[in-house]
Parts: sequence; C-alpha cells; structure tokens
Amino acid sequence: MSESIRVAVLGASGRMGTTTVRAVQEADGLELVAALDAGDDLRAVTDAGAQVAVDFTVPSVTEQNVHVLVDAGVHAVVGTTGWDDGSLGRVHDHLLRAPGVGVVVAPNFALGAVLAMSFARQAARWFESAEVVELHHPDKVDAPSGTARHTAQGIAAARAAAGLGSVPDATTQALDGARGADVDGVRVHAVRLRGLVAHEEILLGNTGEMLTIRHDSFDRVSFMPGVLLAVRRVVDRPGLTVGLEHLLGLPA
Ligand SMILES: NC(=O)c1ccc[n+]([C@@H]2O[C@H](COP(=O)([O-])OP(=O)(O)OC[C@H]3O[C@@H](n4cnc5c(N)ncnc54)[C@H](O)[C@@H]3O)[C@@H](O)[C@H]2O)c1
Ligand SMILES: O=C(O)C1=N[C@H](C(=O)O)CCC1
Repeated sequence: MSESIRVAVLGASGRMGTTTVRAVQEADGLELVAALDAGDDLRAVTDAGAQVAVDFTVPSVTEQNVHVLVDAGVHAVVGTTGWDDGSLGRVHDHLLRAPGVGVVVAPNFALGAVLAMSFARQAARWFESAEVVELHHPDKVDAPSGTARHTAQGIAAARAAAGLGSVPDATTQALDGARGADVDGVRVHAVRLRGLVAHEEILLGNTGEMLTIRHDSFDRVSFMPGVLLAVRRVVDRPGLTVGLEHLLGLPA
C-alpha cells in the first residue's frame, strides 16, 4: 500500500481553511499533519514533515507563503486570490531554482466553475459582446473575484485569437464604477450580498440573442473535490500550474 500524502493547511481557521481541514482528514490517502493560521510560524509545516501545503489565507500574504514553501521543498496548492502576472512570474522564476517542486494556483476549485470558464473561452469567439457578473458573500475582501478575473482574461484571449475587436460600448457619461472593472477589455461587475456564497454569470451577446453561462457554489464543500485533486496531482507536477483546467484536461 502506498504511503499517505502529508498535508498542511494554511489559513486553517478561515471559512475555506476549516472546510479543507475536514476534507483532508476524511480523504483516502491524505494525512493532515499541520493546521496553521495567522501568527503561526511557517516552519511548523516542515517540522511536521508536510509534503503539500494548501493555502487559503489572504491576498496580502499568499505569495510570500508560497516562496517560503518552495524554499523548503514543499509543494503548494493555492486557492487564495489576488495573484497577478507579476506575482505568478516571480513564483515561476523561483521554481526554476527548485527542481521537482510543484505549485498549483487555482482561482476556483469548483468543477462547475472551471467548466463554466472553459465553456466561456470556447464560446467567446462567436459573440460580439461579453461581460462577467460575479456575486459573493459580503465578507469577501477582494473585488472582482479571482474567478471573474480569470474568466475575463480567458474570454479576452479567445477574442484576440479570433481577431475580434473591442466589445461595443457607446458609454461616454457614467458614474464611477457603473460599467464595472475593465479586465483586458472585458467588463466585470461585482455584487456583494448576504446569503450568497460564490456565483458567476458570463453574458455573451449578439444581435437578437444572448448566451448565459452561470455557475453557483451554494456551499464551500463544492471546492473540495478540486482541492483534493490538486493535492494528489501536485506532487508529480513540478513547476507552476495556473488554473484547475490543466488538471482536468480542458482546453486552456
Ligand atoms: N480557489 C477557490 O476555489 C476559492 C474558494 C473560496 C475562497 N477562495 C479564496 O480563498 C481565500 C480565503 O477565503 P476565506 O473565505 O476562507 O477567507 P477567511 O477570511 O475566512 O480565511 C482566511 C484565513 O487566513 C488566515 N490568515 C491570515 N493571514 C495568515 C497568515 N499569514 N498565515 C496563515 N493564515 C493566515 C486568517 O486568520 C483567516 O483565518 C480568499 O482569497 C478567497 O477569495 C478561493
Ligand atoms: O468566497 C470567496 O472569496 C471566493 N473566492 C474565489 C474568487 O475570488 O474567485 C473563488 C470563489 C469564492
């Protein structure tokens, strides 16, 4: 019988951290060896012999956590949002000096959300207009969501590859924020509402028709199959992987 993968969870007292601790404890072939939160010394990860650390902390600390883990030879599965090309580039470069170590950064681990993003990338080339609406619980600190950014970037890349120009928009007068954030030319709107967990609508329009792709996470357990998949796969996946689509064999 193969040995269990030894797992640490960072941000273990948070909403995602507590759900992840439970999922790892209940998963076959995984062993929870450390559960850390703010104020804990990251050396506890290596002291406990963790092979993989799952990071669900806050955007302001997640990159630094990953550099420390890479230096310690610990694989990382990162769900915390707030990553951009600069922070991803620094981790990519760092990993060149840490052969064998893997880092998976995924803005959304829910399988339906990953499929929705993939469908949006596939559909984007056929529509003149595209906008993204994300809807979350009001305790979320970042806006727009990491998922909405990743979705919009994917749509923008698909549009560019197909030779599409800018989305049509005649707005010349607007209150600040009325047209949402501009992510690579795709407008992204953020709703914060008590009662919600994590939701996204991708709106694609042509004259006379609209395609709506919607995903709803009603419970944080929806993220766990993706988190556990990433934990099991990262140990054999050196370097940086951005997006769960790469582990699911979906077109990137
Ligand atoms: N990728 C996904 O599928 C997915 C799903 C849900 C949430 N998220 C993201 O995960 C992150 C966490 O979300 P949440 O709702 O659990 O937030 P949360 O505020 O409930 O939890 C964050 C936890 O991190 C802890 N923390 C802060 N600094 C730390 C440090 N230096 N070391 C260790 N722990 C530290 C906090 O004390 C808190 O317990 C957010 O960025 C959110 O957007 C991603
Ligand atoms: O609850 C959150 O916070 C979520 N964050 C991620 C994001 O920003 O995309 C994923 C969905 C839930």
